[in-house]
Amino acid sequence: MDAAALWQRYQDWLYYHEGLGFYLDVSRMGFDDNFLQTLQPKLDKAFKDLAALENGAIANPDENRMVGHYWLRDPDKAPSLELKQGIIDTLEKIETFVHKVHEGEIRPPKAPKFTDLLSIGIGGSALGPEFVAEALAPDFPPLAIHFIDNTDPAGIDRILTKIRDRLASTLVLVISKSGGTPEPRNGMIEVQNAFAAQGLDFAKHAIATTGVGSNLDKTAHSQGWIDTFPMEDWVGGRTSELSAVGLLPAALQGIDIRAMLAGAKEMDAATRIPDLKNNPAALLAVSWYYVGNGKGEKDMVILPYKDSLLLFSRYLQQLVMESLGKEKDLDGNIVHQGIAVYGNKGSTDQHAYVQQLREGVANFFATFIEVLKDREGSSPEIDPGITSGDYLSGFLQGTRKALYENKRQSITVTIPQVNPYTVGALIALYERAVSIYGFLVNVNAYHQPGVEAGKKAAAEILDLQTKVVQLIQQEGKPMYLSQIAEKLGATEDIEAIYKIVRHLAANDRGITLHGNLGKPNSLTVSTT
Ligand SMILES: O=P(O)(O)OC[C@H]1O[C@](O)(CO)[C@@H](O)[C@@H]1O
Repeated sequence: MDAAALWQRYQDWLYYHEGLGFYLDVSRMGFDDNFLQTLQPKLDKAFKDLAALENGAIANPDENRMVGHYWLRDPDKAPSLELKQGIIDTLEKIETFVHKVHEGEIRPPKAPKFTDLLSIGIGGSALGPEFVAEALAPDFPPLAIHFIDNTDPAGIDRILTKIRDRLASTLVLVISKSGGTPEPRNGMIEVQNAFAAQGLDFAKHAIATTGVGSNLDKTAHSQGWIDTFPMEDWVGGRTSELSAVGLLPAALQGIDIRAMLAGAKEMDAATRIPDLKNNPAALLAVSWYYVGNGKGEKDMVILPYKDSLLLFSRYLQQLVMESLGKEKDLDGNIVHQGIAVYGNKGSTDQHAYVQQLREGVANFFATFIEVLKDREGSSPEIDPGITSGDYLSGFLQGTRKALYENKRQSITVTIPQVNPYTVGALIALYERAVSIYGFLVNVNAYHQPGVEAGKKAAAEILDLQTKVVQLIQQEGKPMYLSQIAEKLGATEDIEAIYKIVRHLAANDRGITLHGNLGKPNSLTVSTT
C-alpha cells in the first residue's frame, strides 16, 4: 500500500473518543472488507450475547454464575436492586474506611497511624492492584504499598525485611476471592509469624477482601480482624480490579477511585455500541481474530511507551490468557484456543527483543500503548528543539514503521495521559475486548479449569511428601528411591519422590541424600 493509501486507511479506521481523549488505530492490521463481511454475523451474535451477559444471564455455565464486573462502575445496570445496593454500599464502606485510616481514626495499637500497606494475594487478587499501584500511586502516598504475591520464602523475606522497622504501623490486606488459595494463605501465616515475633497483635492490623462466608472470611471474623470487604460471586478474579479487590488498596494509596470507575463507565458506554467502527473493544477483538485466524496463531505483544504502564502486559496476560486459553469450546469441541500475551515497555524493549520482532519469526502482532503527555511541567531540551519525550515518541513511531515495513502488524492505543480516568478506561476496554473475542471464538471466558488441574496436582505432591517423610522416619535406614516408591505403592511417582527428597535435602529438613547426585537411581535417602 502506498503512503497516500495508507494515510487514507489510517483516517478511515481511526477511532476517537472525545470524552476520554482516547484513540485506537487498527490501520496496520491487514483485514479487508471481505473479511469483515464474513465475520459480521458472528460479531452481531457477540454483541447480543454480551448484552445478555450485562443483563444478568448465566455466562459461566459450569459454575452457574453471572458475570457482572460491568455493574461495578454503573450500578444502575445491575440486574436487581439488591445487587445495585450492594455495589453502592461496598464503595461507600471503602471510602469511609479509607478516610478513617488516613485520619488515624482507625490506627494500629502501637503507632499513631498506618504508614504501610502489605497486600497479600495472587493472580487476579494481585495483578490489578500491582498494575494500578505502579501506574497511579503518588510519589508520597499516605500508605506505601508492598506485595506478597507468591509462596516463595525468599520473596516473602525480602518484603518483610524491607518493612521490618515499620511493621508496627503496617496494615495487612489479604485478598482472596475463594479464601482458600494456598499462596495467600501461606503468605498470611508467614506474616502472622512476623507480627508475633515483634509482639504485635496481627488481628489489629489485618483486613480481608474475600467472598462472604469463605474460610478467609471466617478466619477474619473469628480472630477479630479490623474489617472485611466483600468480593462478589459474580466478579471473576481477573476482572476484579474495579471491585473492592482493586479499589480498596488504590484508595488507601490516595488514588482517586471514583475517577477510575468513571473512566471505566465511559469506556463501557463506548464499547456497548453494536457497531464495529464505533466500538473500540470490537475493533480490538476483530483485529485479534483476523491476525490469528480466530485460533490465536499470533501472540499479542504489548508495548506501552510509558514506564508507569510497565505492568499492563502482566495484567493483560492473566486477563487474556486465563479467559481465552481453553481446551474446549462451548459446544464441547476440542479447540485449544487462546492468545499468548507478553510485553514490557518501550523504548526499553527495543534494546531487548524488538530485534526478533522485526526480523525473526513472524508469530506475533504488536500493540503500542502511546501516552501523549510526556510529564507534568516542561521538559529540558536534550538536543536543540528535542526533548526526552520527543525521543520516546519518535522511537514508538519508528518501531511501528519498521515493523510494518517487514509485514508485522500492529495496533496503536493512544491515551492523553496516565491518570485514574484513563487507567479505568483501559481496564474496561480490554475486559470488553476479551468478552467479545470469547464470544467470537465460542469459548467460556469466565472459568479456568486448567488452573484448577494444576492446583490439584500440587496438593497431591504435598500429600505424597508427607507420606515419604513418614516412611523414611519409620524405616530408620537408608532407602533407594525405588524402595520408597514401592513401599508407598507409588512406583509411577518415583520422579516426584526424587524431587521431593532433593528439595527437602537442599533445605536442611532432616533428609540426606547419599550417592551420585547426577544419577538419581544410585541415591539412598535417610534421615539426617
Ligand atoms: O482470589 P483467589 O480465590 O485467591 O484466586 C486467585 C487466582 O487464582 C485463580 O483462581 C487461578 O488459580 C485466578 O483465577 C484467581 O485470580
